Amino acid sequence: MADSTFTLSDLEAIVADRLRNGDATSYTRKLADKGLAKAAQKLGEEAVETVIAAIGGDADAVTYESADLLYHLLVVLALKGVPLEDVLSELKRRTAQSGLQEKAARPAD
Ligand SMILES: N=c1c2ncn([C@@H]3O[C@H](COP(=O)(O)OP(=O)(O)OP(=O)(O)O)[C@@H](O)[C@H]3O)c2ncn1[C@@H]1O[C@H](COP(=O)(O)O)[C@@H](O)[C@H]1O
Repeated sequence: MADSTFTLSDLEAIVADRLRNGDATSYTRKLADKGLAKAAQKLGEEAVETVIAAIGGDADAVTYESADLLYHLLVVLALKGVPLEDVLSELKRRTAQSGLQEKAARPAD
């Protein structure tokens, strides 16, 4: 049964604390010390592992890889100085329209 009292915002706060106060026992601190590019690379690896789990794995594998993915996304957001709240606000803004309407309104590449 999921712990509905634990949110991504709680994990964001833990990550922020480790970035400020983490010592050699902290994976977050060690990853941050390797730089943003390394953290972003790890995020990409976790995304690929989630895709592989989605295609060939069971629900437990998807759950496990998704947890790795979300944690690494929060680390990258923190290193970029982007609050999770900004991402949630963008998602909330998009609820006013369908995904296809949102896609049509995007600026051209
Ligand atoms: N949710 C996570 C979390 N998910 C995944 N990971 C770590 O992410 C790493 C991913 O595994 P990989 O095998 O791909 O990477 P690796 O071989 O360890 O690392 P590289 O050598 O490839 O850089 C593992 O070391 C995991 O432990 C996490 N590390 C930390 N957290 C959370 O962050 C909190 C703070 O952690 P610390 O910073 O370690 O105190 C923890 O209490 C957790 O809540």
